[in-house]
Amino acid sequence: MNCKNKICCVVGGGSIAERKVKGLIESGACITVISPNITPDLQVLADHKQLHWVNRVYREGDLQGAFLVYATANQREVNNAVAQEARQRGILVNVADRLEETDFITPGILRRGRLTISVSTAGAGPAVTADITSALEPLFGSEYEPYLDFMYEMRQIIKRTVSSPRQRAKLLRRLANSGILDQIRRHEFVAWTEKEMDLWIAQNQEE
Ligand SMILES: C[C@@]1(CC(=O)O)C2=NC(=C\c3[nH]c(c(CCC(=O)O)c3CC(=O)O)Cc3[nH]c(c(CC(=O)O)c3CCC(=O)O)/C=C3\N/C(=C\2)[C@@H](CCC(=O)O)[C@]3(C)CC(=O)O)/[C@H]1CCC(=O)O
Ligand SMILES: NC(=O)c1ccc[n+]([C@@H]2O[C@H](COP(=O)([O-])OP(=O)(O)OC[C@H]3O[C@@H](n4cnc5c(N)ncnc54)[C@H](O)[C@@H]3O)[C@@H](O)[C@H]2O)c1
Repeated sequence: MNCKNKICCVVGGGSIAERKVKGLIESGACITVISPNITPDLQVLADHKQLHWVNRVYREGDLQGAFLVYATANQREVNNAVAQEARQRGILVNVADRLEETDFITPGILRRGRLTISVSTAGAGPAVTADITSALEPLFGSEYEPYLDFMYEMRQIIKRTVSSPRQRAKLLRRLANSGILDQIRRHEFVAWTEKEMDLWIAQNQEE
């Protein structure tokens, strides 16, 4: 989901709100927290203008203009009212204390530059989600960041210069199997010049 520059609201300022806000910051959202009190970490983020804190209880109408909302108050009737307003306005809502009323589930996330791996157990076991996300970390290391930057660049050139979809798919498959990732892992990869990129495309197209 692309939350970049979209208004994302969090109702409540406790430990759950803090976790959701930290996830939203990673996604580049514009965050509004509505709560009469917030955790020390959220206060630091508010001081650094990484979120906008509305220092009071939630009121109907607060969700105007929001893309999504997390209802994380510790009172059932408050989360229920937030969910109701969200439904009326067509805003996606995550209800912290009612999985069955939730539009979307917050996954465990592993990021490596352009790579995002999301893990979910559909709410069955958040602790299992956390374990699986941790287990994936060493398998998908920091090498994926330069690797995907390289793949992105090559794909742009291939899309621009190769007109046949079949040829494009063949080239991109071949590129993904050409050992670049291993070269990066062994610190042997030297960034290709544009000329080298063009040459690779020409050579691999002929065959
Ligand atoms: C992935 C992660 C992301 C995040 O929250 O940012 C996440 N929970 C995380 C950790 C975690 N949460 C809990 C424990 C204690 C162990 C346990 O209970 O299992 C641990 C483990 C720990 O702390 O290590 C307790 C808990 N969680 C929920 C409930 C309520 C309920 O089940 O109704 C209760 C019980 C409350 C109670 O009654 O005590 C609900 C949800 N938690 C979700 C996400 C969604 C489902 C994700 C999925 O599909 O698996 C959902 C539905 C909320 C949502 O959609 O937002 C993050 C790991 C980040 C990471 O480290 O990678
Ligand atoms: N989804 C999950 O991952 C998960 C995990 C554990 C617990 N929960 C549930 O999430 C909820 C929040 O948990 P928590 O640990 O963050 O609680 P908490 O007590 O730490 O925080 C609750 C926050 O809600 C605020 N609040 C209360 N009434 C409000 C109102 N009218 N308007 C705005 N804010 C209001 C409080 O001021 C406080 O900041 C609980 O219902 C809990 O059962 C969810």
